[in-house]
Amino acid sequence: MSFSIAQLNPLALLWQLPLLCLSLLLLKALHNRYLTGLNTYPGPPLAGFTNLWRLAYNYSHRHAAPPVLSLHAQYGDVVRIGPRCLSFADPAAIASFNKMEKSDFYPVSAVTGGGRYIYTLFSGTDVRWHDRLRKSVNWIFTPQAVASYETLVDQTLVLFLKELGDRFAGPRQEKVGGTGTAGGGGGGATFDMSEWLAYFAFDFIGDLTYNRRYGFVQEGRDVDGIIASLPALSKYGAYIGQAPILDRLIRHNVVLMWLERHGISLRRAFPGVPFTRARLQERHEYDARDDGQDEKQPFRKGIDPEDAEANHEDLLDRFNRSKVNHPDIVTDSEVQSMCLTMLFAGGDTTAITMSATFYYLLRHPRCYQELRKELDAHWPADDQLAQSNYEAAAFSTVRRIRFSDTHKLPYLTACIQETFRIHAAFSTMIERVTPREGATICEHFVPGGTIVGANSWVIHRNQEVFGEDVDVYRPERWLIDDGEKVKIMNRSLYQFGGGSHMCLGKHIAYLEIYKLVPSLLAMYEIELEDPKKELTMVNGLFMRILDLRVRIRPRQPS
Ligand code: HEM
Repeated sequence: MSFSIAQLNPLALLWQLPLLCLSLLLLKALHNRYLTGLNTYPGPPLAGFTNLWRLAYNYSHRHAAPPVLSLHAQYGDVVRIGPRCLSFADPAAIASFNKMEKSDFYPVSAVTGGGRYIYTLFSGTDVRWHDRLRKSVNWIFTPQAVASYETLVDQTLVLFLKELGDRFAGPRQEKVGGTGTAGGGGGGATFDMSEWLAYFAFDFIGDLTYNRRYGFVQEGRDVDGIIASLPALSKYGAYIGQAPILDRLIRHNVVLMWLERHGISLRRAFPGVPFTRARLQERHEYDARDDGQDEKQPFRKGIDPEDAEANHEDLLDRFNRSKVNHPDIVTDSEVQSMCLTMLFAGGDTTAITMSATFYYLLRHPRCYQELRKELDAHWPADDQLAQSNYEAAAFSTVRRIRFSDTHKLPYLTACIQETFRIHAAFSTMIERVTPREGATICEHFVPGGTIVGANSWVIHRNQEVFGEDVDVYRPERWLIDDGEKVKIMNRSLYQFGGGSHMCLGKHIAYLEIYKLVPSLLAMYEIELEDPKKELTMVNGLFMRILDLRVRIRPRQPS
């Protein structure tokens, strides 16, 4: 039988094309399900066919604890949650992940500028680039370096405590901001503490990075909508990251990116990028200015010009110093990337942890009182009560409560560890990929190219490690005499990730938390507006806390 091109009917082809595509997709789904070497692993039946299943499953459960918790309850320690994706529940698996490379989940979170990816330590997957950059900036994040940032925390903290007092606890009620409501005389106004803790965390990171706060605390609002723009970014990264191929059609769409490279932008830039670029330009101009001095002063002096401690380099100065010392790896592009990382990684995470700390303390009055007892024994409240106004009281409180003392307090530490355990801010699976030859993880062989990982919400609820009451907030579990057990619990905490990608800013987070929590408790009585209300959470990359409405009053003499 002879055949010629002329015999092809274009109309017939047109309706056959979708059929062909559908058949190919079906074949791909069947291949995914049965030919990727993961058939022996249990999991929801649809998960093996397509990554769209885990996208939809996670998204539809975004207002509750990560749904992978119930999958592990149903299917056991290792669950297949995608065609080539396994979730592990055993903390012993973590050590294996630490040696592996990141998955395609990460670049989905990269922001763009001028139609190009701006990779960060978090979103980049080039191992060599990551390792060299991380080594070049590591000195800025060591515990010793971070201890020297305490005066900066102090400055933002004084402002924060004062603003809370003036707006919500004291007689000066006309300046209510955020979602606060003015209270009656003598204080007692309610406000959203999660919102204000975010103002604090982001302002501190701004100050630390650029010697310039964003102005959130001072103005009592999200200036330029920078904070509000972040959840959309992290939601996108978390959910589209489950099926990264979609990213090429959406945010990192080649056509849109090409148009942007040619000056045509059809979408609004993430406001953090222009803000960061403005700060870099400002600093470049400042550094280039010849002010006739032998030694250039830091960009902005501290609040007190006589205070030598406060007059120090900010992170931008330090990133620029890394650029001079490691010109082969740190260029202007890496400096920009590091500044942006501080904003993405350093604000929400710490704010969420502090919100969770207060939520659980306030829901457990016994723990709240126990902590207050420990703090009062070290720093009697009377000193700050003697001050005439909130600013003076905040100044005296923050100056007395030193980081070098707070992180040694056992009950405070137990409360913070318990918060990390029960409400890890990073609430998505930390994904890695097995090497080509495959890997054995907790005695399970996993073929090469498989995404493996664990969600800290699952790891932190392992009953063998943390005890049977893993769903209960109980700081005392960290205060037992069995040192070996506590060591294992500490080793199993996964809130900062692990290995070469372990959170770079964890000492900064500790500094903020160990300063803010005791200082706030020293100055104010805090209570939940509705003590019975459950926590409002929204999951993206981070398990955000919303609408944590509290009432504060100045501490009374004990
Ligand atoms: C309680 C607060 C914080 C938590 C729970 C947290 C959690 C995490 C986690 C889980 C990762 C690893 C993600 C992965 O491997 O997939 C990470 C990475 C990172 N974090 Fe944090 N973080 C916190 C605070 C901060 C702060 C304050 C900063 C900076 C000022 C920061 C900077 C970074 C950076 C740069 C990375 C990427 C590290 C790398 O890949 O080399 N984080 N964080």
